[in-house]
Amino acid sequence: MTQSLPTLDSFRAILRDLPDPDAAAVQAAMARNGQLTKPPGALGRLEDLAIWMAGWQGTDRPHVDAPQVIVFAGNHGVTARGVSAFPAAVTEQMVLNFRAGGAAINQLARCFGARMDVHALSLELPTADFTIQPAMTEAELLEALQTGWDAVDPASDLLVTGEMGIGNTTSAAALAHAICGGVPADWVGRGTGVDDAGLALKAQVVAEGVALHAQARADGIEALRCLGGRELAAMAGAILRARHLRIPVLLDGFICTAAAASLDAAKPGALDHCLAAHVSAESGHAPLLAHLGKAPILSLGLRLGEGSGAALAIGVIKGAVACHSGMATFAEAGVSEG
Ligand SMILES: O=C(O)c1ccc[n+]([C@@H]2O[C@H](COP(=O)([O-])O)[C@@H](O)[C@H]2O)c1
Ligand SMILES: Cc1cc2nc[nH]c2cc1C
Repeated sequence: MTQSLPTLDSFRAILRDLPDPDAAAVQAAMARNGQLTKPPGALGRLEDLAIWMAGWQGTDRPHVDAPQVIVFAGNHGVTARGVSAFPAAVTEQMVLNFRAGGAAINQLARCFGARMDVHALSLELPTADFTIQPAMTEAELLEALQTGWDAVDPASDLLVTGEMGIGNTTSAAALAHAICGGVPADWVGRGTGVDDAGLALKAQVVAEGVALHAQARADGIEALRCLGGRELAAMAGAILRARHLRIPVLLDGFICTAAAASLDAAKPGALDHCLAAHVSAESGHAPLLAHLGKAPILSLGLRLGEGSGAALAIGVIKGAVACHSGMATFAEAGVSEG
């Protein structure tokens, strides 16, 4: 049975009391890593990734047998300002495509053996335009956080949170600006492909929204409510649930990372169980990852969302744990150590 989040305070209380990785498992995995049949360090970052997985899974033989991809979809009132190259109707159309198996994420999840779930969050009820009022009420935020919380399969051993939401790069840029500072131009990008005028409009919209909700800058959860969206809140709920269950998480692109950053802002260290799967071509993503102190695993110029970059990185993590958990030691293989 999943825990219910009756109030935002209960969500904040969970955020204050987070489990840490298993230090003994990290030590054991480091010792094992030093005995495997390879020159020390020859598997590069794969070695660090496997040891990191060992800590969160509490074993010196980490595994990826049951990865889960969850795609959350939401609609955004701020699309009325003309901030996307595509109409808002595409959010629901893509949800149908996800359910029919026709999107990129369907192919990638299948490629890497992941279960995939799709949650559409009140698509008929877009969030409010955040340049006029908070995007969500407290009740709406809570409902979206709970959807994300409940969506995580406790039996999964690696989680990808992805999203679909026309207009959500503007919402994510506003959230990133509120949390990290700088100027709007640092955080807005071309999203689905807006031109220069569209980019300038996005910066203006972000400036208006962050000025209107200036009080939210001091509180990541309030920033998520005022500037985020339902799919961003659901990703935050899922990421926190994964931490509660000590399931490692692969963060996807700019929108996913902005949602995650709201947890980090509310509780530094809240994303210790998360890896940056890739750096998106959306221009705000690299500085946002730098703010979080996370080095991306992949850099492929993706700017799709849906969890696509993170799904690809499942393959890298699978490779890392396969080597770590399956290789012979020097003693077992009778190979001379240097
Ligand atoms: O993941 C990313 O970094 C990313 C970068 C640009 C666009 N997207 C996707 O494109 C949509 C948002 O773009 P836009 O232009 O409507 O704000 C949304 O469905 C995202 O999944 C995603
Ligand atoms: C077609 C399309 C697919 C997407 N997938 C994620 N965001 C998207 C935005 C568009 C426009």
